[in-house]
Amino acid sequence: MFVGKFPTVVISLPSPNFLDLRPFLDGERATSCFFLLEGGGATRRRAAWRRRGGGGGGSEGWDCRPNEGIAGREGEGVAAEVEEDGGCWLRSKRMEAAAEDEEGLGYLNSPYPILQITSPDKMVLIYLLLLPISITILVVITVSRFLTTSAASKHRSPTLPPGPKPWPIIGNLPHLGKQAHISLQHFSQLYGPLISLRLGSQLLVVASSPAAAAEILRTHDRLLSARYVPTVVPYDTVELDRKAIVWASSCSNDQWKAFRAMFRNQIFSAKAIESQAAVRERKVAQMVEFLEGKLGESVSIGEVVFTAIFDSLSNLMLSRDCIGFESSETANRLKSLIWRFMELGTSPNLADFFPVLKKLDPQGLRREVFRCCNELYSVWQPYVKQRRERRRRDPYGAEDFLDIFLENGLDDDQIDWLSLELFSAGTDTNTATIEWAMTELIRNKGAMEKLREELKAELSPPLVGKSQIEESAACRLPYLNAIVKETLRLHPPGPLLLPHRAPESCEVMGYTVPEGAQIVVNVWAISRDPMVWEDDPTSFKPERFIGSEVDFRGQDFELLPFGAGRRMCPGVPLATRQIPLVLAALVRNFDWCLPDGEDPAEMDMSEKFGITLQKEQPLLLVLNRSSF
Ligand code: HEM
Repeated sequence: MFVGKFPTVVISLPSPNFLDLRPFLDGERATSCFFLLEGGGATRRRAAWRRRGGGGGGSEGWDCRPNEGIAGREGEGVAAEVEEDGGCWLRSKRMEAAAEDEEGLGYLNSPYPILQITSPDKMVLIYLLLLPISITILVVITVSRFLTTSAASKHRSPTLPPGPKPWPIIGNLPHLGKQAHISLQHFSQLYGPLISLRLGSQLLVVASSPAAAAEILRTHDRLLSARYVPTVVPYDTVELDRKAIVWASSCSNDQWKAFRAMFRNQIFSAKAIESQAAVRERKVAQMVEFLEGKLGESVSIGEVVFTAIFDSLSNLMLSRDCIGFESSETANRLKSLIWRFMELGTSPNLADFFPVLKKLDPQGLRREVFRCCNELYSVWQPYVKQRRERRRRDPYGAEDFLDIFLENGLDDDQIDWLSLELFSAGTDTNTATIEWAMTELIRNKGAMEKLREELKAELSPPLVGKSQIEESAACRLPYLNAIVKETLRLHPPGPLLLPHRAPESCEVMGYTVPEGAQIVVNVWAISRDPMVWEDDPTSFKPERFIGSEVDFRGQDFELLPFGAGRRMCPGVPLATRQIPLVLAALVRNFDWCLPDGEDPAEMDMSEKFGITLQKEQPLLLVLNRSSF
């Protein structure tokens, strides 16, 4: 719908009448918005807000023009106020006496059921996104209109989980914003623990409470653990079901089951994990040695840790380093390829929202991923070839993952893709967790001190250039483990897990989840829900896990950084060894502080939403020799 020259989003106002505008206003381009209140006859523009401080200086926030506040019928005095963070209270004078909040304002139950919000700048964003393929869109629009008519009529079905009203054609795409996990949290606060949105012609179902997560990942696990495969993955499902574990489209295929068994029994069995410890300890010792040469300098924690984690994995897989701490042209090329690969995997792709565009690959993302894959395969293909020949001449037991792959009869194609999946699943996740943990420790001096005390009391003193920390000792330390849990609670690397799919229609919490729907669990929202975590859920408090039974191994649905059920992360045994080891080495061997006397309380904690939730501003820290 258009009002004047601006397109309008129409939102049904639920009760209670606190409407969070952040999903609509958080785009940097949104500079103003208008409200219209419909009721008692005519629709009238009533309120305007402008972003403060846009362009130069000034504090960010939203200014309400009071005289234009929403007023219903003359004399009724319905008003609205937008808070700094985009929350909006509707106030009805009629109701003021009935409900008072802490600030003395009562805002419940506006008599007007429909609120319309316009955000013209958001539309500019959408048009910009659509511009490069506008011609294609025009051609396909008729087709997609036809296709979405049926999706839209399905959406109106009363049995679908509730959710914000979709726009024609593009559905709820503009509602997601850059931080989908946060927008979805707001919608779940408005519509309930199981919601649905339409992204183009695709239906997305989101679970946002422990009960809803348990329904998806436990009660309906057999059916709903099928994988929704994004278009950017450059193989069709038949091929993926032959060579993928992460992106295998279904759990009922024998190859996926064989891969899971190989992980459980050979790659990450308790015995295998124990026998791999020396490889990881050696890599961490090299990291400490590298950092010794940087005393007094500022280093990017994420970059150093990424190298340590990647090369630990490449040693476990191929018995060799792939990157190395000292930069070289090959290492830099490899790093940038991996980062590009991850970036492409998370770029919004129109072909996901309008599958009719799949073959066209309008943004060229799938083609670029394919090129990236081939370049990455070429890094390990020579080693695979050599190893095959060596094993043919002289069969021997398994010394690394590659030997296990070959023992299990995997062909070159399977090894290529599986290795790529392992590198991408196991590197970014562990790295992001350690970077967030260090960020929280810098901000929370008390927690850092407690950890240092624990390390001092429980581990032998450090030697220069030697990590000297035993993995088995580090992963038994209670406070260090509480820090890891608390970090994964507040900053789960997979905020929405990986997307699941309904291979057939099924009923969840009394609603219909139709065949083909994409299903995600908003573990980020669950981890911060005050109904679930009563003690100050957004604060970093590792103590909440001391003496607590709550764990992240898929039994406690309030803490699900690794998921649960059939698709639960098989890398848990590795992650729960490696993260404490690296953290212990960083904290015990060095004193850390922010560069240029920056105040930790002022640190930018923004997140960058993607398959893994990264810190938007990389953590830079200055290191000094440890004072203990
Ligand atoms: C902090 C570290 C990690 C976190 C938070 C994490 C989290 C996750 C999540 C949320 C999923 C998807 C679950 C679902 O679909 O419901 C997943 C899947 C997976 N992860 Fe991890 N992961 C981590 C480390 C690792 C490591 C170290 C590896 C191996 C090297 C690994 C290998 C995998 C694989 C292969 C899958 C796909 C499983 C399947 O689809 O059957 N992960 N992980």
